[in-house]
Amino acid sequence: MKPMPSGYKLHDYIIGAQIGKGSNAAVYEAAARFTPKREEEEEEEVKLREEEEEVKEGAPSLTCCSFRRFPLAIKMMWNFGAGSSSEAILSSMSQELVPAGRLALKPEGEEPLDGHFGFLPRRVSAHPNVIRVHRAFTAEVPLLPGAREEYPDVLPARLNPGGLGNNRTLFLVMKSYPGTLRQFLSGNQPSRRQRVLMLLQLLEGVQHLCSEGVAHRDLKTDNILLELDSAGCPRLVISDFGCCLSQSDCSLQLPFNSMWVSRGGNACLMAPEVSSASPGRASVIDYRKADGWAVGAVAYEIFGEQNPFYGAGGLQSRSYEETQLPPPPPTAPADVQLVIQLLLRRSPSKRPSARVAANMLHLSLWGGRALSNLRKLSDWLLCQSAVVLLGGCSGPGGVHGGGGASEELPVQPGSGGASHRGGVPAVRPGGGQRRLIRLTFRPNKRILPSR
Ligand SMILES: Nc1ncnc2c1ncn2[C@@H]1O[C@H](COP(=O)(O)OP(=O)(O)OP(=O)(O)O)[C@@H](O)[C@H]1O
Repeated sequence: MKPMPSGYKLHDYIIGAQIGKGSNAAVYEAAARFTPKREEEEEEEVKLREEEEEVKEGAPSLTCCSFRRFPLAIKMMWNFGAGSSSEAILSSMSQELVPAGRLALKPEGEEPLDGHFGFLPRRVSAHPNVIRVHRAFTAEVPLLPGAREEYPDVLPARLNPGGLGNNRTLFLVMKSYPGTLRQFLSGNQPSRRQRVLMLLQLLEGVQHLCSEGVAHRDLKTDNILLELDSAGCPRLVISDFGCCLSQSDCSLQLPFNSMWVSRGGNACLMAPEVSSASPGRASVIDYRKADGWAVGAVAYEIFGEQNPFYGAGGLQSRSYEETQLPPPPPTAPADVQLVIQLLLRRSPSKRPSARVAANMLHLSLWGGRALSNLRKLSDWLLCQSAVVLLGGCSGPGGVHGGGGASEELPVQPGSGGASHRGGVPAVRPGGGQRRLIRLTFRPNKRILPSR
């Protein structure tokens, strides 16, 4: 019999060291207490101890032991004003649940456990470049490592008499990633191709959100998590949905009728149509291309340059002229430079959507030779279309065989990441974790799926 999903209580987890902190939450490494025992556990333990020794001697690598021992991350929100009832917490923090999976909240109809929510916010489906929240629940704020030293003011009076926090808060359980994009870029020199792939994955993530009526509104290198795949290629996920806009009508048009309406997070990376909007009775902010603009700015960082919108002398998104932009990063291929310039167009009508920008990068990466010949190009496009069509025709999981992203907790190290589901895979076909049916390409003949 299939075991009942679990992990809806704080007690279900072993919590380790703090791995991150923002202005709204602290994030800790975690492991599920209900992790099934594995036969090779002994061997694994020995290996982990060896790796720990290595880590003590140098900086931890992006695949180091901690991520195996603690495959999960728990984000504990700081709760100041929301009150302590689950409903109140949810209504003030519901955006954090936008990337929550189907089983993230306690299933309806069962006896309510600690932190059951009656109301579910609109959520996005799984995508390889978007974080997945596997469990979400409310619980009493515990005293976690470093709490009194690092965030005493947000603790409840029960734990710190001078603290201003509420007694209960929201906890989100995710897969643990070895680091953020910012950390990765500061300590590594990825190849040119890897940089293009990172940009492409970001655009794929943004396109997915946009197609499901969500604007992230706080894209920055701290909110992009990263791991390396088995071939050493970076895989990115967009995380931290605390500032996102998620509308039931998917229009991404926000009535901006008061200065109290939030425009989103990081002001430096707000698209011009957002930062320059003035509140008024008929004022509406269109977010459909806003995240794409932020990706254009972050692209400078991905290619090793200073973000033109950061720092004392940085450009202001509300007022810059396109001619003031620094030249696109010289290390980027010419067609990628063009994509970056187009993404930073002031006018959304002249800016490509994330879909179009991503397609331009796909063509640049994998259609290079085909582009020199129109006939070859149409064959290549046909081949790509067939991949997508087969993906759509063969039921859940499509050509990847085996359903969409797992909604189970990734209790085993390395498991539980989002998988491809529909659309064009974010990384090169065949480069992902799942096996794809390869298409044998025969120019001007037929396209035969083969194993
Ligand atoms: N799943 C995860 N795996 C590993 N580290 C994580 C994970 N989620 C978050 N972190 C780390 O914790 C930090 C803070 O997380 P997050 O950005 O979600 O918090 P926040 O308080 O909402 O941030 P902000 O200040 O942007 O509002 C991240 O920058 C990252 O370093």
